[in-house]
Amino acid sequence: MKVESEVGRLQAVLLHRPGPELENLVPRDLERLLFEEIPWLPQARREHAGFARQLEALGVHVYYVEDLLRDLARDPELREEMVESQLEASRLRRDPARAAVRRCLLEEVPPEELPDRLIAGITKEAVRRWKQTPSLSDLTAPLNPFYLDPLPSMYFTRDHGAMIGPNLLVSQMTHRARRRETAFLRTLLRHHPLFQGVKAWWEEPLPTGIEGGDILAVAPSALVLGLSERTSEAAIEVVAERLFAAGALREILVLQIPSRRAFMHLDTVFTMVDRERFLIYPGIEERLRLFRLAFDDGRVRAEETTDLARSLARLVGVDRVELLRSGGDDPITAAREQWADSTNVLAVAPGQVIAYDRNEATNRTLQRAGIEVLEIEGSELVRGRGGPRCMSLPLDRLPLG
Ligand SMILES: NC(=O)NCCC[C@H](N)C(=O)O
Repeated sequence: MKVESEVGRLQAVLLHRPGPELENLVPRDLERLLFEEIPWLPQARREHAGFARQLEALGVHVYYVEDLLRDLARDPELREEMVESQLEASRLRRDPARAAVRRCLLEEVPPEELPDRLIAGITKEAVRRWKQTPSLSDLTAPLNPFYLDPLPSMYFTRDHGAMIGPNLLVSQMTHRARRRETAFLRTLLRHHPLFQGVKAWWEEPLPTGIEGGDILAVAPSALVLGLSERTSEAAIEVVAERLFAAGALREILVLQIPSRRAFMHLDTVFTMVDRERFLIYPGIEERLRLFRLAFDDGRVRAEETTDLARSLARLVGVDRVELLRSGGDDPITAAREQWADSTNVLAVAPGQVIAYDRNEATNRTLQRAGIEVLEIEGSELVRGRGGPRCMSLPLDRLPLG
Protein backbone atom coordinates (compact mmCIF):
# COMPACT_ATOMS: atom_id res chain seq x y z
CA MET A 1 0.00 0.00 0.00
CA LYS A 2 1.33 3.37 -1.00
CA VAL A 3 0.16 6.90 -1.81
CA GLU A 4 2.49 9.12 -3.78
CA SER A 5 0.00 11.44 -5.35
CA GLU A 6 -3.35 12.95 -4.59
CA VAL A 7 -4.73 11.86 -7.99
CA GLY A 8 -3.16 8.46 -8.76
CA ARG A 9 -5.85 5.83 -9.49
CA LEU A 10 -7.41 4.93 -6.16
CA GLN A 11 -7.04 1.28 -5.19
CA ALA A 12 -8.04 1.08 -1.53
CA VAL A 13 -9.73 3.42 0.89
CA LEU A 14 -10.81 3.51 4.54
CA LEU A 15 -14.33 4.75 5.35
CA HIS A 16 -16.68 4.74 8.32
CA ARG A 17 -20.45 4.27 7.90
CA PRO A 18 -22.26 6.99 9.86
CA GLY A 19 -23.93 5.29 12.83
CA PRO A 20 -25.75 5.91 16.11
CA GLU A 21 -23.12 8.46 17.12
CA LEU A 22 -25.15 10.91 14.99
CA GLU A 23 -28.29 10.09 16.95
CA ASN A 24 -26.44 10.80 20.19
CA LEU A 25 -25.88 14.40 19.10
CA VAL A 26 -28.02 16.91 20.97
CA PRO A 27 -28.19 20.67 20.38
CA ARG A 28 -26.33 21.48 23.59
CA ASP A 29 -23.26 19.52 22.47
CA LEU A 30 -23.16 20.56 18.82
CA GLU A 31 -20.44 23.18 19.05
CA ARG A 32 -18.21 21.14 21.33
CA LEU A 33 -18.54 18.11 19.05
CA LEU A 34 -17.85 20.24 15.95
CA PHE A 35 -21.25 20.09 14.28
CA GLU A 36 -23.80 22.77 13.35
CA GLU A 37 -26.77 20.51 12.80
CA ILE A 38 -28.01 17.01 13.45
CA PRO A 39 -28.02 14.82 10.33
CA TRP A 40 -30.93 12.40 9.81
CA LEU A 41 -29.18 9.08 10.21
CA PRO A 42 -31.15 6.75 7.87
CA GLN A 43 -30.75 9.21 4.99
CA ALA A 44 -27.08 9.89 5.84
CA ARG A 45 -26.48 6.13 5.72
CA ARG A 46 -28.20 5.82 2.34
CA GLU A 47 -26.07 8.63 0.97
CA HIS A 48 -22.93 7.11 2.41
CA ALA A 49 -23.80 3.71 0.92
CA GLY A 50 -24.14 5.51 -2.43
CA PHE A 51 -20.65 6.94 -2.00
CA ALA A 52 -19.24 3.48 -1.22
CA ARG A 53 -21.10 1.94 -4.19
CA GLN A 54 -19.58 4.55 -6.48
CA LEU A 55 -16.10 3.70 -5.21
CA GLU A 56 -16.68 -0.03 -5.58
CA ALA A 57 -18.03 0.44 -9.11
CA LEU A 58 -14.62 1.93 -9.91
CA GLY A 59 -12.89 -1.16 -8.55
CA VAL A 60 -11.73 0.50 -5.32
CA HIS A 61 -11.40 -1.79 -2.26
CA VAL A 62 -13.51 -0.18 0.43
CA TYR A 63 -12.57 -0.98 4.03
CA TYR A 64 -14.55 0.21 7.02
CA VAL A 65 -12.85 1.23 10.27
CA GLU A 66 -15.58 -0.42 12.34
CA ASP A 67 -15.26 -3.76 10.49
CA LEU A 68 -11.49 -3.82 10.95
CA LEU A 69 -11.88 -2.94 14.63
CA ARG A 70 -14.41 -5.75 15.00
CA ASP A 71 -11.80 -8.18 13.65
CA LEU A 72 -9.44 -7.06 16.40
CA ALA A 73 -12.07 -7.05 19.15
CA ARG A 74 -12.32 -10.86 18.93
CA ASP A 75 -8.95 -11.13 20.67
CA PRO A 76 -9.21 -10.41 24.45
CA GLU A 77 -5.80 -8.72 24.64
CA LEU A 78 -6.49 -6.46 21.69
CA ARG A 79 -9.92 -5.69 23.09
CA GLU A 80 -8.25 -4.55 26.27
CA GLU A 81 -5.76 -2.44 24.37
CA MET A 82 -8.55 -0.87 22.34
CA VAL A 83 -10.48 0.05 25.48
CA GLU A 84 -7.40 1.38 27.30
CA SER A 85 -6.35 3.55 24.39
CA GLN A 86 -9.88 4.93 24.08
CA LEU A 87 -10.00 5.77 27.78
CA GLU A 88 -6.54 7.30 27.66
CA ALA A 89 -7.57 9.61 24.80
CA SER A 90 -10.84 10.59 26.50
CA ARG A 91 -11.92 12.99 29.23
CA LEU A 92 -11.97 9.98 31.59
CA ARG A 93 -8.21 9.74 31.64
CA ARG A 94 -7.96 10.67 35.30
CA ASP A 95 -11.61 10.28 36.25
CA PRO A 96 -12.61 8.08 39.20
CA ALA A 97 -15.25 6.50 36.94
CA ARG A 98 -12.59 5.14 34.58
CA ALA A 99 -12.41 1.70 36.21
CA ALA A 100 -16.19 1.22 36.11
CA VAL A 101 -16.39 2.25 32.45
CA ARG A 102 -13.54 -0.11 31.65
CA ARG A 103 -15.28 -3.04 33.36
CA CYS A 104 -18.55 -2.29 31.63
CA LEU A 105 -16.81 -2.23 28.23
CA LEU A 106 -14.76 -5.37 28.82
CA GLU A 107 -17.16 -7.48 30.86
CA GLU A 108 -20.61 -6.49 29.67
CA VAL A 109 -20.44 -5.25 26.08
CA PRO A 110 -20.32 -8.19 23.62
CA PRO A 111 -16.95 -8.05 21.79
CA GLU A 112 -18.55 -7.80 18.36
CA GLU A 113 -20.46 -4.70 19.52
CA LEU A 114 -17.52 -3.00 21.16
CA PRO A 115 -16.29 -0.78 18.28
CA ASP A 116 -19.79 0.48 17.41
CA ARG A 117 -20.57 1.15 21.06
CA LEU A 118 -17.33 3.08 21.58
CA ILE A 119 -18.03 5.20 18.50
CA ALA A 120 -21.67 5.79 19.47
CA GLY A 121 -20.69 6.97 22.98
CA ILE A 122 -21.10 5.38 26.41
CA THR A 123 -23.74 6.81 28.72
CA LYS A 124 -23.48 7.06 32.49
CA GLU A 125 -26.70 5.07 32.60
CA ALA A 126 -24.99 2.13 30.85
CA VAL A 127 -22.20 2.10 33.45
CA ARG A 128 -24.29 2.61 36.60
CA ARG A 129 -24.38 -1.03 37.70
CA TRP A 130 -20.58 -1.18 37.67
CA LYS A 131 -20.29 1.55 40.27
CA GLN A 132 -20.58 0.86 43.96
CA THR A 133 -22.15 4.15 45.02
CA PRO A 134 -23.79 6.87 42.97
CA SER A 135 -21.34 9.69 42.36
CA LEU A 136 -21.76 13.35 41.60
CA SER A 137 -21.39 12.58 37.91
CA ASP A 138 -24.31 10.15 38.10
CA LEU A 139 -26.49 12.89 39.54
CA THR A 140 -25.56 15.26 36.70
CA ALA A 141 -26.46 12.65 34.07
CA PRO A 142 -29.66 14.35 32.88
CA LEU A 143 -27.62 17.36 31.73
CA ASN A 144 -24.42 15.58 30.90
CA PRO A 145 -25.32 11.99 30.00
CA PHE A 146 -22.07 10.60 28.54
CA TYR A 147 -18.93 9.20 30.07
CA LEU A 148 -17.52 8.68 26.59
CA ASP A 149 -18.85 11.20 24.10
CA PRO A 150 -20.22 10.10 20.75
CA LEU A 151 -17.81 10.53 17.81
CA PRO A 152 -20.05 12.15 15.17
CA SER A 153 -17.10 13.23 12.98
CA MET A 154 -15.85 9.64 12.72
CA TYR A 155 -17.09 9.42 9.12
CA PHE A 156 -14.50 12.04 8.13
CA THR A 157 -11.75 9.41 8.06
CA ARG A 158 -9.49 11.68 5.98
CA ASP A 159 -8.64 13.68 9.05
CA HIS A 160 -7.33 10.68 10.98
CA GLY A 161 -4.07 10.54 9.08
CA ALA A 162 -2.41 10.46 5.67
CA MET A 163 -0.43 7.86 3.79
CA ILE A 164 2.79 9.56 2.78
CA GLY A 165 4.54 7.12 0.46
CA PRO A 166 4.47 3.67 2.10
CA ASN A 167 3.87 4.83 5.69
CA LEU A 168 1.11 6.49 7.62
CA LEU A 169 1.23 9.82 9.39
CA VAL A 170 -1.30 9.59 12.22
CA SER A 171 -2.88 12.96 12.90
CA GLN A 172 -2.75 14.80 16.19
CA MET A 173 -6.26 16.17 16.46
CA THR A 174 -6.57 19.73 17.69
CA HIS A 175 -9.88 19.26 19.46
CA ARG A 176 -10.35 16.71 22.20
CA ALA A 177 -13.71 15.83 20.60
CA ARG A 178 -11.83 14.00 17.81
CA ARG A 179 -8.80 12.49 19.60
CA ARG A 180 -10.37 9.08 20.16
CA GLU A 181 -10.85 8.76 16.38
CA THR A 182 -7.11 8.65 15.83
CA ALA A 183 -6.61 6.26 18.76
CA PHE A 184 -8.62 3.75 16.71
CA LEU A 185 -6.36 4.26 13.70
CA ARG A 186 -3.25 3.65 15.83
CA THR A 187 -4.75 0.40 17.15
CA LEU A 188 -5.49 -0.77 13.60
CA LEU A 189 -2.07 0.19 12.37
CA ARG A 190 -0.39 -1.73 15.16
CA HIS A 191 -2.42 -4.90 14.89
CA HIS A 192 -4.60 -5.34 11.82
CA PRO A 193 -3.17 -7.58 9.07
CA LEU A 194 -4.43 -5.09 6.45
CA PHE A 195 -1.70 -2.74 7.64
CA GLN A 196 1.04 -5.33 7.57
CA GLY A 197 3.99 -3.65 5.92
CA VAL A 198 2.71 -0.14 6.73
CA LYS A 199 4.40 1.68 9.59
CA ALA A 200 3.52 4.84 11.44
CA TRP A 201 6.01 7.53 10.40
CA TRP A 202 6.62 7.84 14.14
CA GLU A 203 5.00 6.32 17.21
CA GLU A 204 4.65 9.15 19.70
CA PRO A 205 1.94 11.77 19.20
CA LEU A 206 3.06 15.15 17.86
CA PRO A 207 3.11 18.03 20.33
CA THR A 208 0.38 20.04 18.57
CA GLY A 209 -2.28 19.72 15.93
CA ILE A 210 -2.00 18.43 12.41
CA GLU A 211 -5.01 16.85 10.67
CA GLY A 212 -5.32 14.86 7.44
CA GLY A 213 -7.59 17.45 5.81
CA ASP A 214 -4.53 19.71 5.71
CA ILE A 215 -2.24 17.19 4.00
CA LEU A 216 -2.12 16.93 0.19
CA ALA A 217 0.49 14.77 -1.51
CA VAL A 218 0.77 16.54 -4.85
CA ALA A 219 3.73 14.58 -6.19
CA PRO A 220 6.09 11.88 -4.92
CA SER A 221 8.15 13.63 -2.25
CA ALA A 222 6.22 16.91 -2.39
CA LEU A 223 3.42 17.95 -0.04
CA VAL A 224 1.09 20.89 0.25
CA LEU A 225 0.20 21.46 3.92
CA GLY A 226 -2.57 23.69 5.21
CA LEU A 227 -1.78 26.05 8.07
CA SER A 228 -5.28 26.37 9.43
CA GLU A 229 -7.63 26.28 12.38
CA ARG A 230 -6.52 22.68 12.91
CA THR A 231 -2.89 22.50 11.83
CA SER A 232 -0.25 24.58 13.59
CA GLU A 233 3.13 25.99 12.59
CA ALA A 234 4.81 23.89 15.28
CA ALA A 235 3.33 20.64 13.99
CA ILE A 236 4.27 21.50 10.40
CA GLU A 237 7.84 22.22 11.48
CA VAL A 238 8.17 18.89 13.30
CA VAL A 239 6.60 16.94 10.42
CA ALA A 240 8.81 18.73 7.88
CA GLU A 241 11.96 18.10 9.84
CA ARG A 242 11.23 14.40 10.31
CA LEU A 243 10.09 13.69 6.76
CA PHE A 244 12.97 15.65 5.23
CA ALA A 245 15.46 13.90 7.50
CA ALA A 246 13.98 10.50 6.54
CA GLY A 247 14.54 11.39 2.88
CA ALA A 248 10.79 11.08 2.22
CA LEU A 249 10.33 14.63 0.96
CA ARG A 250 12.17 17.23 -1.05
CA GLU A 251 9.82 20.20 -0.70
CA ILE A 252 6.71 21.40 1.14
CA LEU A 253 4.44 24.27 0.23
CA VAL A 254 2.50 25.64 3.20
CA LEU A 255 -0.77 27.43 2.43
CA GLN A 256 -1.99 29.55 5.30
CA ILE A 257 -5.77 29.99 5.27
CA PRO A 258 -7.85 32.12 7.64
CA SER A 259 -8.60 30.34 10.89
CA ARG A 260 -12.38 29.94 10.52
CA ARG A 261 -15.02 27.31 11.04
CA ALA A 262 -16.06 27.44 7.35
CA PHE A 263 -12.53 26.53 6.25
CA MET A 264 -11.35 24.34 9.10
CA HIS A 265 -8.96 22.42 6.84
CA LEU A 266 -7.20 23.26 3.58
CA ASP A 267 -9.26 20.65 1.70
CA THR A 268 -12.42 22.68 2.36
CA VAL A 269 -11.08 25.32 -0.06
CA PHE A 270 -8.43 23.61 -2.21
CA THR A 271 -7.92 20.16 -3.76
CA MET A 272 -6.09 18.53 -6.62
CA VAL A 273 -8.28 17.16 -9.43
CA ASP A 274 -5.83 16.19 -12.17
CA ARG A 275 -2.09 15.82 -12.75
CA GLU A 276 -1.68 19.53 -13.28
CA ARG A 277 -5.01 20.95 -12.20
CA PHE A 278 -6.34 22.16 -8.87
CA LEU A 279 -9.75 23.32 -7.66
CA ILE A 280 -9.81 26.38 -5.43
CA TYR A 281 -12.50 28.48 -3.71
CA PRO A 282 -11.90 31.96 -5.18
CA GLY A 283 -13.07 33.68 -1.96
CA ILE A 284 -9.85 32.52 -0.33
CA GLU A 285 -7.26 33.46 -2.95
CA GLU A 286 -6.62 37.01 -1.81
CA ARG A 287 -6.25 35.87 1.78
CA LEU A 288 -3.76 33.06 1.24
CA ARG A 289 -0.18 33.25 2.41
CA LEU A 290 2.37 30.87 0.92
CA PHE A 291 5.56 29.52 2.43
CA ARG A 292 8.10 27.16 0.95
CA LEU A 293 9.95 24.73 3.22
CA ALA A 294 13.11 22.95 2.11
CA PHE A 295 15.91 21.04 3.81
CA ASP A 296 19.13 22.89 3.90
CA ASP A 297 22.17 21.48 5.66
CA GLY A 298 20.10 19.39 8.05
CA ARG A 299 17.74 22.28 8.89
CA VAL A 300 14.27 23.19 7.67
CA ARG A 301 14.47 26.55 5.93
CA ALA A 302 11.25 28.53 5.43
CA GLU A 303 10.69 31.37 3.00
CA GLU A 304 7.60 33.27 2.03
CA THR A 305 6.58 33.08 -1.59
CA THR A 306 3.76 34.56 -3.63
CA ASP A 307 2.51 33.08 -6.87
CA LEU A 308 0.30 30.04 -6.10
CA ALA A 309 0.17 28.63 -9.63
CA ARG A 310 3.93 29.03 -10.08
CA SER A 311 4.69 27.52 -6.68
CA LEU A 312 2.47 24.53 -7.40
CA ALA A 313 4.02 24.00 -10.84
CA ARG A 314 7.44 23.93 -9.25
CA LEU A 315 6.28 21.47 -6.62
CA VAL A 316 4.66 19.13 -9.15
CA GLY A 317 7.66 19.51 -11.49
CA VAL A 318 5.80 20.88 -14.54
CA ASP A 319 5.88 24.15 -16.51
CA ARG A 320 2.45 25.31 -15.44
CA VAL A 321 -0.60 24.19 -13.53
CA GLU A 322 -4.20 25.31 -13.97
CA LEU A 323 -6.36 26.62 -11.14
CA LEU A 324 -10.08 25.92 -11.60
CA ARG A 325 -12.33 28.15 -9.51
CA SER A 326 -15.38 26.87 -7.64
CA GLY A 327 -18.79 28.57 -7.71
CA GLY A 328 -19.04 29.46 -11.41
CA ASP A 329 -17.83 33.08 -11.34
CA ASP A 330 -20.42 34.26 -8.84
CA PRO A 331 -19.09 35.11 -5.37
CA ILE A 332 -22.42 34.36 -3.66
CA THR A 333 -22.78 30.96 -5.34
CA ALA A 334 -19.13 30.25 -4.61
CA ALA A 335 -19.54 31.01 -0.90
CA ARG A 336 -22.75 28.97 -0.64
CA GLU A 337 -21.24 26.01 -2.43
CA GLN A 338 -18.04 26.21 -0.39
CA TRP A 339 -20.15 25.78 2.74
CA ALA A 340 -21.48 22.60 1.07
CA ASP A 341 -17.95 21.36 0.32
CA SER A 342 -17.81 22.16 -3.39
CA THR A 343 -14.01 21.98 -3.47
CA ASN A 344 -13.87 18.91 -1.24
CA VAL A 345 -13.94 16.49 -4.15
CA LEU A 346 -12.17 13.14 -4.09
CA ALA A 347 -9.91 12.42 -7.05
CA VAL A 348 -10.28 8.73 -7.93
CA ALA A 349 -7.94 9.00 -10.94
CA PRO A 350 -6.32 11.88 -12.82
CA GLY A 351 -9.20 14.03 -14.10
CA GLN A 352 -11.94 11.94 -12.44
CA VAL A 353 -13.54 13.06 -9.16
CA ILE A 354 -16.43 12.22 -6.85
CA ALA A 355 -18.43 15.31 -5.83
CA TYR A 356 -21.75 16.18 -4.15
CA ASP A 357 -24.49 16.70 -6.76
CA ARG A 358 -25.78 19.83 -4.99
CA ASN A 359 -22.73 21.91 -5.98
CA GLU A 360 -24.05 22.49 -9.46
CA ALA A 361 -22.04 25.53 -10.51
CA THR A 362 -18.72 24.08 -9.39
CA ASN A 363 -19.43 20.70 -10.97
CA ARG A 364 -20.28 22.43 -14.25
CA THR A 365 -16.97 24.30 -14.17
CA LEU A 366 -15.14 21.01 -13.65
CA GLN A 367 -17.06 19.31 -16.45
CA ARG A 368 -16.41 22.15 -18.88
CA ALA A 369 -12.73 21.77 -18.10
CA GLY A 370 -13.00 18.10 -19.11
CA ILE A 371 -12.94 16.65 -15.59
CA GLU A 372 -15.24 13.65 -15.17
CA VAL A 373 -17.51 14.38 -12.20
CA LEU A 374 -19.18 11.38 -10.57
CA GLU A 375 -21.98 12.91 -8.53
CA ILE A 376 -23.30 11.53 -5.26
CA GLU A 377 -26.08 12.73 -2.99
CA GLY A 378 -24.97 14.24 0.27
CA SER A 379 -27.56 16.58 1.72
CA GLU A 380 -27.44 14.91 5.14
CA LEU A 381 -23.75 14.00 5.03
CA VAL A 382 -22.80 17.62 4.31
CA ARG A 383 -24.35 18.75 7.60
CA GLY A 384 -21.18 17.50 9.31
CA ARG A 385 -19.16 19.96 7.11
CA GLY A 386 -17.25 17.61 4.88
CA GLY A 387 -17.41 16.13 1.39
CA PRO A 388 -16.08 13.08 -0.49
CA ARG A 389 -12.44 13.93 0.24
CA CYS A 390 -13.04 14.31 3.97
CA MET A 391 -15.03 11.08 4.06
CA SER A 392 -12.21 8.91 2.69
CA LEU A 393 -8.71 7.94 3.76
CA PRO A 394 -6.86 6.63 0.68
CA LEU A 395 -4.63 3.70 1.59
CA ASP A 396 -3.37 2.79 -1.85
CA ARG A 397 -3.11 4.63 -5.16
CA LEU A 398 -1.37 3.61 -8.36
CA PRO A 399 1.72 5.69 -9.14
CA LEU A 400 1.25 8.27 -11.88
CA GLY A 401 2.68 6.89 -15.11
N1 LIG B 1 -11.17 17.38 6.03
C1 LIG B 1 -12.24 18.00 6.47
O1 LIG B 1 -12.44 19.15 6.16
N2 LIG B 1 -13.03 17.35 7.34
C2 LIG B 1 -14.30 17.78 7.83
C3 LIG B 1 -14.38 17.67 9.31
C4 LIG B 1 -15.73 18.08 9.87
C5 LIG B 1 -15.86 17.84 11.35
N3 LIG B 1 -17.20 18.04 11.79
C6 LIG B 1 -14.90 18.73 12.11
O2 LIG B 1 -15.25 19.88 12.36
O3 LIG B 1 -13.80 18.30 12.45
